Amino acid sequence: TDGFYCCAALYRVSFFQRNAVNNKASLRLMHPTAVDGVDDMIRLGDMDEASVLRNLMLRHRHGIIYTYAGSVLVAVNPYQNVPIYTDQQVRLYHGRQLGELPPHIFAIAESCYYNMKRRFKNQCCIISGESGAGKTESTKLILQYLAAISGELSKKQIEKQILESNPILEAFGNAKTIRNDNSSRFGKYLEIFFNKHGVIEGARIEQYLLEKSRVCHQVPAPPTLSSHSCSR
Ligand SMILES: Nc1ncnc2c1ncn2[C@@H]1O[C@H](COP(=O)(O)OP(=O)(O)OP(=O)(O)O)[C@@H](O)[C@H]1O
Repeated sequence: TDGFYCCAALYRVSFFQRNAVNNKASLRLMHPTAVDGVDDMIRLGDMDEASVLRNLMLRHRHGIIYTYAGSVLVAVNPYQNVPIYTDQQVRLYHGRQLGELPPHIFAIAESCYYNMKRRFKNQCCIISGESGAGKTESTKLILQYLAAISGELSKKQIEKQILESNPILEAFGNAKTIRNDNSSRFGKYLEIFFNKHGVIEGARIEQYLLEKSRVCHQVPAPPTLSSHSCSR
């Protein structure tokens, strides 16, 4: 969140400097939607960087970490446990359309699941962000959701095995960096296979895109003897 506030502040300084020099009259009032905040940024009256950042900041201040931009979900890492991933929440979002309820990662997972079952077409979720943004956690939350709704119909409990494979993979593939205590050191392409009834039948994880900057090495003076640190 420090980075987030910093971005907003920097934008404001450059905006005022540029306008002070060029044209004072071009300053205008903020659109009311940007003042109060909206849960879908498509509805922002001013669709510019300042309004988007302000909207995310306002919501984050109220403890709301998710915001839509159309069918895209923007997540601001809360860096603390938030009580919004319970079984009750899974049941709440199950069977509901995107936008019916407040923005949530479960709504995205539900939308994929629904489209796959209804249209018999493969679905893909792209999760993107800088190191420490919360990509791995978001992936696990989508898995948690799919496992929970598939688990209701499943007899084999494969979804449980998929969830339980995570800590093992992280034990080998994650390391502490300056930006993230549990940073993934390799990209994962995770495929989940469902049968025609929407029950998980299996999964495949492929490692890809091993960036050189993510290759791990011990920094010269690690902060603690027990920690395994990486440069990025
Ligand atoms: N939804 C969330 N709720 C609570 N904490 C979260 C959430 N998302 C992320 N975090 C916190 O942020 C940390 C970093 O998140 P995560 O490991 O998912 O980042 P990442 O984007 O995968 O980073 P990297 O690219 O370095 O692997 C987590 O260990 C967790 O403490």
